[in-house]
Amino acid sequence: MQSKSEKTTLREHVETRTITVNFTSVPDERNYPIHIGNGVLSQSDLILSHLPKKRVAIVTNTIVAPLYLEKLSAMLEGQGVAPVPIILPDGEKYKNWETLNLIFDALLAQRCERSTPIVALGGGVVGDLTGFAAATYLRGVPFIQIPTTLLAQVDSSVGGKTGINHPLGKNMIGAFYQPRVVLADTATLDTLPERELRAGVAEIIKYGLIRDSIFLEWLEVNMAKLLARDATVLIEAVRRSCMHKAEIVEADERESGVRALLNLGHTFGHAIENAMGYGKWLHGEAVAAGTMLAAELSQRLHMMGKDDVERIRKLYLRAGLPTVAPNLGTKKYLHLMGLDKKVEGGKLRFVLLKRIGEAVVRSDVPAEMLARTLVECTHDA
Ligand SMILES: NC(=O)c1ccc[n+]([C@@H]2O[C@H](COP(=O)([O-])OP(=O)(O)OC[C@H]3O[C@@H](n4cnc5c(N)ncnc54)[C@H](O)[C@@H]3O)[C@@H](O)[C@H]2O)c1
Ligand SMILES: O=C(O)C(=O)C[C@@H](O)[C@H](O)[C@H](O)COP(=O)(O)O
Ligand SMILES: [Zn+2]
Repeated sequence: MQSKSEKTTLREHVETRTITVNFTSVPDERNYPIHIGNGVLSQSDLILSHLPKKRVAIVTNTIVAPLYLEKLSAMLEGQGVAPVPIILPDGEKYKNWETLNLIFDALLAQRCERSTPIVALGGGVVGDLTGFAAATYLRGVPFIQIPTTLLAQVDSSVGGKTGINHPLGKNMIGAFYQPRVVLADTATLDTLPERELRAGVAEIIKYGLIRDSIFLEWLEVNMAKLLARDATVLIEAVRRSCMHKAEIVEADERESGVRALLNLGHTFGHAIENAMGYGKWLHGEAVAAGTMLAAELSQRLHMMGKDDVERIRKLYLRAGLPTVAPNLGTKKYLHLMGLDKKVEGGKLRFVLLKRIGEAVVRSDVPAEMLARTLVECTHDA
């Protein structure tokens, strides 16, 4: 399936899929390309056309730096661009104010200017932190995403949600700030730990569940190849995910409507991540277990049949993802979910499934049904 404004090109022998996020129908600096392919990181023109200046800050972390920083820096230096590396500690527990300040400290110490672009080289944590730094440093500097995890390639690098966690809740402080370009080199996934790959699959499954039942069937057929990192299957999974994300973000950049569907499983998932301690459950794992709770609720509300709930569970199990959320206690779940950004007038709003391939937002889940589901469909933490 190739729709939207999408191109396949052969550049320096690398087959590249390019999807464009179009906020306007005329060429505009807010519209941006997502280049996907095995080896796109070596395509200097893809990044240099967005780097008119002579210096670029590269934010990465202690795990990704030894893997890809030198390669990126050498490529830039070869084209006369001086890299300014900023290396952060690794992990979800560092997605906070203190780490954000490390970025500002380095940008200021290095005299980075308003025109100095900032590149995020890493997973979703580096991307979210760097995007927020780019949105706020000198009131906004150009920002480039080079996602190196599956989750970041299929989700977090696209759409401009940036931010940090607060001890009381996930992603509580942030900004909508779009990148100028996204470069998703699927070759970087070769070094990704197995558990992180599986966590990324959770966000891919999400697109199938909320808007593309054919994609879900495709995932059922191709799951083994995806987990085996088959190059063609990986590229197709990233391409199709980015196509969905781009379409949704174009329609509703600031989440006043349809974008909320991308939050399937997240109301529960964010509560799990927070309660268990940031980083103990990976984001994708919490989303998978949270989506099972959303599916159970959908079934109890007679929106979806039991067979579909089990079909979803089976796919997560095949992906090696958790399907049962921890029992935090109903009180704690309700307290943590009360901080969800979808809450309106103090009322919880859940993304639920009408069927596989169609999601809706519901604010009328009866309190007793929610409480019962949180007890019956969780296990001891
Ligand atoms: N902004 C958004 O729209 C959005 C969407 C989804 C998730 N998120 C956020 O993204 C974060 C999760 O992102 P993630 O799953 O990428 O986690 P992550 O950024 O923590 O990366 C996972 C691990 O893989 C390492 N790593 C990264 N690239 C690697 C590579 N190529 N080889 C080996 N190791 C590598 C990282 O250093 C880290 O240890 C969460 O904070 C979540 O809230 C944001
Ligand atoms: O892009 C979006 O919109 C999403 O909701 C994507 C989610 O996968 C992602 O985890 C996002 O960061 C959650 O946002 P939040 O607003 O619920 O914090
Ligand atoms: Zn997510």
